[in-house]
Amino acid sequence: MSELGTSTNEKYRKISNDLQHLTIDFLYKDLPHPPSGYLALPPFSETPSAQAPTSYTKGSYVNYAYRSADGSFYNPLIPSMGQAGTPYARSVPGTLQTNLKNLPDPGLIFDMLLKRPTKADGSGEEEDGFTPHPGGVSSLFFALADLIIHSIFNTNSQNPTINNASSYLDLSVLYGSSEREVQSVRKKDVKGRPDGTGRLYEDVFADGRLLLMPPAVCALLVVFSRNHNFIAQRIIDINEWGTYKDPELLKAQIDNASLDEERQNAARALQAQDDEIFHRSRLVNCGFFMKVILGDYVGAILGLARDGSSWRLDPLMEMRRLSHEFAPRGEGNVVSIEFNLLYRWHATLSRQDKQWTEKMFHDTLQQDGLNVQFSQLQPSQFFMAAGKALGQNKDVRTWTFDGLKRDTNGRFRDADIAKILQDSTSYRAGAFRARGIPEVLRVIEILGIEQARGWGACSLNEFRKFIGLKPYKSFKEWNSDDSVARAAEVLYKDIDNLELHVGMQAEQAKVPGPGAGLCPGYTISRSILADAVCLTRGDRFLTVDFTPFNLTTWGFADCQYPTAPDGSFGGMLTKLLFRHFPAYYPARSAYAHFPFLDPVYMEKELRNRGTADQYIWARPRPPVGVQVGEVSVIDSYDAVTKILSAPQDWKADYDLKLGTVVAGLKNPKLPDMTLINKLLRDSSDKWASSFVRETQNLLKTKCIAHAGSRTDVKFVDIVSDVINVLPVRWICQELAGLELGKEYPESKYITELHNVCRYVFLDWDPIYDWQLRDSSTTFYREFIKDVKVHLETESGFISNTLSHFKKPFAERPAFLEELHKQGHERRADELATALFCAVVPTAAHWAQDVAHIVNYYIEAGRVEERAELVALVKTGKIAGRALDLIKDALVADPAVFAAQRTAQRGTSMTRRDGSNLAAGETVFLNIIEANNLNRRIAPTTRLASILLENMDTCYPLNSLKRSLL
Ligand code: HEM
Repeated sequence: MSELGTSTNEKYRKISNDLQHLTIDFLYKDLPHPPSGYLALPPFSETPSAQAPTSYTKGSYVNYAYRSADGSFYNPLIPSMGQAGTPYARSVPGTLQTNLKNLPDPGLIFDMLLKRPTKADGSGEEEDGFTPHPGGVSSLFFALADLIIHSIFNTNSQNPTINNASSYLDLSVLYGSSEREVQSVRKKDVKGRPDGTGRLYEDVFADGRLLLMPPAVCALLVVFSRNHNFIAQRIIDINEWGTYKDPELLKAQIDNASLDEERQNAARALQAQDDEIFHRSRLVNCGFFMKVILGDYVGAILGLARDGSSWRLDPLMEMRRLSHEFAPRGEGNVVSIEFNLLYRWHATLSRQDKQWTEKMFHDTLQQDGLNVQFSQLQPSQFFMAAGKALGQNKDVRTWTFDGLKRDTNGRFRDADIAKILQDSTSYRAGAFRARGIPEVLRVIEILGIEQARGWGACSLNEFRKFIGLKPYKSFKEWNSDDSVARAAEVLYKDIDNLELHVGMQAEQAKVPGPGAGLCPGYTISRSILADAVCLTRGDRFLTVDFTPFNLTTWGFADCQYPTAPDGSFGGMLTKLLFRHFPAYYPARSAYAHFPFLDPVYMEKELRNRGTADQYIWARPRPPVGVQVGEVSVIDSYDAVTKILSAPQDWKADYDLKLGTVVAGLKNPKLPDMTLINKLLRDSSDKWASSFVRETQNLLKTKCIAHAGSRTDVKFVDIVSDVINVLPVRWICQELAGLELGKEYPESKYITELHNVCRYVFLDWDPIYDWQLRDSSTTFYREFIKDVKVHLETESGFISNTLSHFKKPFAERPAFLEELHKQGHERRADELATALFCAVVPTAAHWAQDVAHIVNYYIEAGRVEERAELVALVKTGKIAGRALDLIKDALVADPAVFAAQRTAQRGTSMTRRDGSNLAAGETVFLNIIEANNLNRRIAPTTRLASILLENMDTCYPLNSLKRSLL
């Protein structure tokens, strides 16, 4: 299905889609909806706790869907379905009455069937008894699995029929499962009032159970915690509905109100704003969680990233069955005890996480005065010690893990979190297998076995029948390892007696192959997909309410999979790692692209496929000079000017980027552009008049008349339909002879020019690096293919190269004739590459500059300057005053609003904290801020112009710009 899904043939993709519909419908129907059995009665008599968020003021209610704290009202008609604090569902009635007294002792079961050896004594183990995961899965994968299971399972220790977590992937590990817990993470000001920004406190999360898990689990959760605040900030900044106010203003209104009613209204407005941004941000953040689960996690389960397939199972899609019935979505979910038992993946603990857990258990027990061997530890002793350890500190803002320290704002250091995450990617998880669980978790397994018995869970064979698998006939069929099968037989006598939990965890594991990446036992592997489908498809906030209306337009777009290949084969965690730790996860790092796979394993896989060189496999080195993770921002006018005017000391990476586009990652280099630049300069007068002619042409064809009585008024989208098109036409028609037409319209060129420009000049965000490079390289290849044909045909060589247009070429432009004449000694592809480098990267900047100038002078307050500029341009007097006016506009609103430079040697320039910038350190120059802070300086000498001039010397801001100025 995955191969069909990524085929270029539309027919195959349609077949894949139809098959996917059937599969999802099938998996969704694996479990009854609503569940047919519960461990106890759901509390229908209790009023579910969801309350509508407060409105701003009467009459201006902002209507949006939001997740309740406890998961109530996910199904509005059965509000308690899947609510935290309600009973587990039971999918399979256990009909085989085994007298509990006849069941083997849980400790003995652990020792004979589940315990990981401490030295190699069977197949697959390394010296210390550890069996590495055969599919290369990393420990970080299981950190996410840990977040998933803690989001949906929290068995109440006093009443084990009750699940204290909701049955939804609502990130309750971050936000909490009750209103009290949610309030504990939401940010308040010093007076205890809502923050007004919908933010959480820095780096907090609500579920204390995770503090007893390996540190990567908490570190990964911190990523989602930061992502919430990132989203909230964007939502308030964009202010899509125009309803948000500056929280400080709202607080001042409360403080300054003279009447009680006035104060209450202001307080309500603050609360409502905080609620709305919080809830919308949570929806977006859960959207990310869901995409990471379906993209990275299910992708790893099916081995898709390993196999280089970006096809994904999409259980959320709207679809009809063959009978035309709607396949239901968003109707709610209740997790079952069978899935609780299925997910206890304790065998997968990596070597390093095992050591960490041993130390954590040891310390926790010692704090309680206990010095017991793990093999002797009793459940009651464990509970007592763990309860005390977790109960000590109620304030989530002070929680810490792995000995990390918070700064004065409560934040952990980026370096610390990134280190834990990268360690975890490099740790190979343990294999699923019988006898794979470290002894330190013996007590947990005993609890698990007892728990399953207390729930009256069904047997392994009953569960297999339920999901449509053949029941096992013998122990040997269940696990072909003789010694395991015999031990199980001694303990259970008959295969039908084999308990579900033990049976699933000690079942023979699958081997890696197509569709098999996780490689648990077959029963787990078959059921886990049904669970993923039911959990996501049953959640209305991931399906019917997953809309731009609820998430905001930006938020909805932000949590979508990338539409172009991004090097991660459909993974989304990459985006979060790049976003929150850009200094620690550089572009192309395998640690960012495949965080769930051991890089050593994955490199070998990709070497076999010939694509390994596109990635950086070495573990990222901490960035030079950076103290807390950010790049140093320089925003003083003097410092920015100094840096820009010393390119030998402060290197830009423009050449490297463009060299990569035209010569590849391995050996990026630029061609000799002397001839091209000379020819372009020789014709600069001609270009100026061709731009004027084309502008008039476009205005004539793109303007539409006013539909009413105003016959003197016409409309035109000056940016999209005129300014952006100008460089496209110039490059295609005047210079390169590229066909413009239906199959390759101007709009497509505009996007491609924009992407090249972004990659070469503005590629600061590693999130977009891969896509921009890929798009730029593809465009370059198509560009030179066509230009080369022109140049070669000119020289009498009839090329059989097919261009992407698959149409006859446009007429050969005079420029290429001249290029061929003067450059006949050089190879056609070299000349074509030089032309690409000279005109393509800055074309979008040119258009943006012009758009900014028009935008600046279109404002009502600048009528006089506009008239002056128009008059000067008409007389052809560009130098002097006209140029100053143009620069004024670009100073106020520069297209190149920032730049990055790397110090080539140690400098006397300082960071914000007063320390010196070091050699190799990268700085971010904030042009806009530098100008703002220096209003006294005469506009024309400010940075827009300085940057433009500098770009001319560092890298040609091209003849296009000259043609305008
Ligand atoms: C070092 C790592 C881990 C430790 C220390 C740990 C510890 C625990 C503990 C203390 C319990 C509660 C036992 C009880 O009350 O019956 C538990 C339950 C559980 N564990 Fe683990 N675990 C670890 C890793 C994992 C992983 C990687 C998974 C699977 C992704 C997992 C899945 C579960 C599940 C599903 C439960 C039942 C939860 C419930 O009923 O509330 N655990 N584990």
